[in-house]
Amino acid sequence: MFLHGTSQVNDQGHLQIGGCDTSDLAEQFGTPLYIVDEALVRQRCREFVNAFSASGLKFQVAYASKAFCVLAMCRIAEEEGMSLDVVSDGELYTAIEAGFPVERIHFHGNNKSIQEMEMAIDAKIGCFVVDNFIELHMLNAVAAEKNQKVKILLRITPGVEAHTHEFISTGQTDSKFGFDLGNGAAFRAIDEASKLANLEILGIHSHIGSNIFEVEGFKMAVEKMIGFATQVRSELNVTFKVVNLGGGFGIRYVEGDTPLPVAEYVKAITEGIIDFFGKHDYPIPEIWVEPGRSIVGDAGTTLYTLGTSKDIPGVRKYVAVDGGMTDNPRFALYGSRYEAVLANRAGEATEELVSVAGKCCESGDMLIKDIELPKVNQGDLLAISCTGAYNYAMASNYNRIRKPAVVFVKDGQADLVVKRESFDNIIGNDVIPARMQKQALKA
Ligand SMILES: Cc1ncc(COP(=O)(O)O)c(C=O)c1O
Ligand SMILES: N[C@@H](CCCC[NH3+])C(=O)O
Repeated sequence: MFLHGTSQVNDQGHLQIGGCDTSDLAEQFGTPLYIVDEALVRQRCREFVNAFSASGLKFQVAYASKAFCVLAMCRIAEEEGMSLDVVSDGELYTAIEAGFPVERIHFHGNNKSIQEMEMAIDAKIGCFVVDNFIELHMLNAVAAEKNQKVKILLRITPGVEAHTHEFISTGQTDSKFGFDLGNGAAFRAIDEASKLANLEILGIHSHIGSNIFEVEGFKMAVEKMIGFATQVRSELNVTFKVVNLGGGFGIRYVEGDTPLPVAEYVKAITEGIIDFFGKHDYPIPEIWVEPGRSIVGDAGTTLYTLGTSKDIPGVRKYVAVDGGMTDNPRFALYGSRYEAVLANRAGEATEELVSVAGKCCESGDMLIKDIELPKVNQGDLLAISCTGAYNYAMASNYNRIRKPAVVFVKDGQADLVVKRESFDNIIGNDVIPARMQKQALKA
């Protein structure tokens, strides 16, 4: 397994992350366990902030909290000078409870409710990213009722096809998100928004997809956004102060993945902007981005205990872990690939080809198809790397499995940031109607 960040194999042949022996972590916190390499998260934040600082442009790097949204992560984002992208009242609530500076919160989503709008306006967040015409008018009405002027970006669908999995591609015309550039909806949206008294247009937003390994898509999006900005200025007399290019920067999950260094993604974006706006009489807007996966993805490792196995001669050997699609649904959803190592025998040579299954009642509940490991034993620890983004965030309670705990590790210290769910959490919201209560037996 590729060793990300502070991961290394220690003298006992155990995988160690953030100076903590994973065997000790398993003993202390149990498995499955999400382990987050805090130093690597902070390093990724800094790579973005430093790359933008070097460009000389005004910028905001908004951590896309959907990737992994818990109180402690919001604290790190704040400490590292990031802004925050939230998509629901739950993410907004988490950010507020973490004490995240509200003026740096951006509210996304293609179906925000009135209650969510009210909550965000009352909290005085920085801006909304408006997704469609219904929302545009709803937001104006809610803001008017509260006698507020609300800052907005308009999400534009630029018609750029990102090279990534179909389910996480969002820049193409056939998308549920945003105002389409090609059919004139984006132009009409700016026109309408500019006439709404309780909205202030800051600028435009685009997000072409997720886990992208090249810069061409971003460059094309920049080009389209700039072309649109100039058209809007000349025809509608609206000048954008902000251009937000979303997230989507890829990471290395498995050998063969070829993400670019953060600085190269940023350079592709900022160079295009500087080049164009420098040549035209247009005040250079602030550039915002929204990385999620590239901030937390490779900093996460999930630690499991191996249980049963099933060898089907000539077909496949299944080894089952004490978690599965409930803590990581990405194989089931996208066929995502992962690397893994036996954490308690990380120095040993590989000996057998196995497939890692979860414990859910579902054939598709797999984590890895075909991986070489040492001869596995029941009770061994399996560490799957690169599970920091969209794992805990998309975890479920299917089969009433409790969600694992999350620990942050750094400099030999492990801090619990999310407790393992309890049985009380599992039945906590259940109600037995009075008519179903057990009757006392009649004498
Ligand atoms: C609008 C928006 N911004 C940011 C992100 C974060 O993307 P990623 O985690 O790929 O950086 C997403 C998710 O793809 C998104 O939809
Ligand atoms: N959940 C997806 C990414 C979605 C990005 C959000 N727009 C994944 O795990 O890859």
